[in-house]
Amino acid sequence: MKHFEANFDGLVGPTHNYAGLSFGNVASLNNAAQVANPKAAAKQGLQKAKALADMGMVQGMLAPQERPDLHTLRRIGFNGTDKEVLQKAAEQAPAVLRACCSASSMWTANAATVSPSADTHDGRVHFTPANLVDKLHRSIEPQTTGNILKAIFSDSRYFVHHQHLPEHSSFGDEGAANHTRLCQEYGHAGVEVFVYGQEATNPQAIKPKKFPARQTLEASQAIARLHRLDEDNTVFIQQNPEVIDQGVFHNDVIAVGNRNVLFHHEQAFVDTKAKLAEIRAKLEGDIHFIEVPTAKVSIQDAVKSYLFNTQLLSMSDGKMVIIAPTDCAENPAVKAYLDELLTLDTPIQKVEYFDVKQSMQNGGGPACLRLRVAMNDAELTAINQHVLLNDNLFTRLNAWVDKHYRDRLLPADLADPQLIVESRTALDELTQIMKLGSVYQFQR
Ligand SMILES: NCCC[C@H](NC(=O)CCC(=O)O)C(=O)O
Repeated sequence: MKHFEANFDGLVGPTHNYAGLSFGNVASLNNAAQVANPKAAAKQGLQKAKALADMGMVQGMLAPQERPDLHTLRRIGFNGTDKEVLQKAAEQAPAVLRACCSASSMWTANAATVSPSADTHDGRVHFTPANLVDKLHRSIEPQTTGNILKAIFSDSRYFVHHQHLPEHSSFGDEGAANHTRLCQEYGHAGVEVFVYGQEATNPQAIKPKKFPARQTLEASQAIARLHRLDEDNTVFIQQNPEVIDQGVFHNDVIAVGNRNVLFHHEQAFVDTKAKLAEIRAKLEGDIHFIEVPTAKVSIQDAVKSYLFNTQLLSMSDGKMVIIAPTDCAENPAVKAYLDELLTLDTPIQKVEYFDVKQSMQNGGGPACLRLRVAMNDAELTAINQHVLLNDNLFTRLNAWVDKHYRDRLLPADLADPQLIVESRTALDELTQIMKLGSVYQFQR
């Protein structure tokens, strides 16, 4: 039986825009109200995904969500026709309207936490959509995320879907962005590392002072229970609150792991020494901790370049490649570090740069754009094959983007009733291309 890691990238939706919605995410705030290019954003994402498929990786795509989210606007009292709902929301609650229009589901690292079958007691792959309660615009994602995941991973012999955690700040859950699985081989039992920002129910525990800690320990523990993991294969680490206050809003902005490598910044965690020792004790065999010192890459450079929001992938020869945003090549300290890294004796032997600037400007790098699902042959065969990226799907999706997407969008355009029509027409067609059935409210 073959085992591998598949990446499922979020297709950028037709309403991609810069609304400055994410307090604590430096790029989102700095680029608020800039002109966005949804067409270019979707194409940049597709290019990156296709390049990985061409490298021999198993690569899938996840459909975007229905935006503007009129269902939520109606739920909070805006009524009438679609056009009237939009108009009233634009007049009376413009910030809420902006939240209901975000294409943020593109960052599928926040879609769910996934535990592969090799780690779970019942030998099935477990999924829990993230509730994303810290941000209004993201808190409206989990239901549809669950629908989309169920439409792809539908075979209950292999896949288990849990409901998202209770929608309260004590259970703030940001999905795979705060979860890394380390293992020797994808098909062997691994250690699942959960990184949380704060312990919500303990007022004495340390937490950031300025920006929110989106992930709680309570949420991480709940996911581990639901996924039927146990103490021997889980490690819970607190993210350093000082770096959260400098813009590291998810752990995947400061650390990334693959197989037996954890690539992280010196300041990423609290109690680093003890926690890395715990990982070493729980994961049998070799393990490489590649720690980047502040003297070489400052937190500010890490946040700006997204050095750690990179994908760390195993190539067919067993060596690893870093999939980095071009922003890393443009940052002198980070570029120098990466050049040096390739000369060192570590499993990382290659760096490839991709332009994902449309996403980066909202604080999402290559790693944010993908959800990892380690699988074996039988599991892969059991999923909906129409979401797997090959030449044919790539061509069809690019043509679909060309047909339906705008190349210019400002927050002020979000009240345009034509945008709903365009968006629904596009998504309806997409569900046919990807054979997803009726996953959206407007189709039900
Ligand atoms: N994993 C990367 C997530 C980035 C995402 N940005 C945003 O939602 C910005 C949207 C805006 O400001 O328009 C977030 O902060 O959750």
